[in-house]
Amino acid sequence: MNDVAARPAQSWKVTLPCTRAEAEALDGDIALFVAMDQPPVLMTSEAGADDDAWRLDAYFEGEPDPAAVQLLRDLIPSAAATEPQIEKLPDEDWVTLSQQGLEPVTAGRFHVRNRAADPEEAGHVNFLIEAGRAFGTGQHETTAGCLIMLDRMRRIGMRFGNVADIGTGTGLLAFAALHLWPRAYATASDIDPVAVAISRENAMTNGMPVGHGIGQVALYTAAGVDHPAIEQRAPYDLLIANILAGPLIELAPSLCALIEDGGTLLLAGLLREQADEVLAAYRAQGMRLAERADRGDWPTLRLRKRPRIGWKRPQRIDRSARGEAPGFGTL
Ligand SMILES: C[S@@+](CC[C@H](N)C(=O)[O-])C[C@H]1O[C@@H](n2cnc3c(N)ncnc32)[C@H](O)[C@@H]1O
Repeated sequence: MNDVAARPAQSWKVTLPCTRAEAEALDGDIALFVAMDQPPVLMTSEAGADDDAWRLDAYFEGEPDPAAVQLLRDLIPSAAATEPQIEKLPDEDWVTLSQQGLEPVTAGRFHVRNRAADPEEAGHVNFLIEAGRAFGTGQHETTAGCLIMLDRMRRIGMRFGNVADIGTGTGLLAFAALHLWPRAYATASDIDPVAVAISRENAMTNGMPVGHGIGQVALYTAAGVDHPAIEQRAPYDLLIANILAGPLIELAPSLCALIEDGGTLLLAGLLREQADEVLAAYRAQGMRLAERADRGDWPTLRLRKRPRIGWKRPQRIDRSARGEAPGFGTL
């Protein structure tokens, strides 16, 4: 997936041609690099008119280890015979890159700017998400699609008290949900520890309290929902997951298990042609499609968990009033 706003701070770049399918699969492969001392930041982008003309740029801090370059090559079978292009980047490139092409985005009631120098937009909820090494600065259709859907859900009167954002990237969607439902608990997680660190910084920049209580966002590093605190904080009445079709299908049983009966699931990161397959995986878990909105090639899906017969909407428990709020594990 292409995140035009990412600004890696690394000084070496390894470039390989790839296909669109390989580019999309790469997002889920980031875990392969997490064990490295200095994992690269992977960015993919379209490189031509042909649907299969894509490009992978991997940014390394310091000269890349040959084993890491080989790992990249193994991930891109279509470029098996191509020598990767390896170049050292002057630091000033990043300064330039960080200051160009990052136009503020308005999505629903939200206005997201990536440079502090840009003005806020009156009448909107303003966020400052500086371009960094995490996905989710607002420009991508999936992020904007989720922001618009969240806004719509609030406008039609939906209410939530316990929200999870799995694959949070910069944290933006969790922050937006807390703005819309300020009395909610919010849990945000990402498989990438760098993204979690960046979402913590973004929370501070945007005045979003980090913590375990009402109106606060608790941040965790986790693959999917594989973290004891994420399970303890369930069931969620709203779960958001903007990841990619492959991981979304794989995660369907574990994500749906943490959604309360009658609860809502917002999915993005899938392409139009992947929607049927993703929906089938979630229908098999008792979810039904309530709304779909496409932005370009990228659908946003709102699903609802079928309530059991005789189900009644639960009374919300105010855990903080019971003195339990800080008990959800470490931040
Ligand atoms: C497309 S970005 C979405 C970021 C942000 N939520 C947004 O809407 O802009 C997908 C995020 O999911 C994370 N991710 C990928 N696979 C994951 C997994 N299995 N579990 C948790 N996070 C994952 C990536 O690190 C990335 O930050």
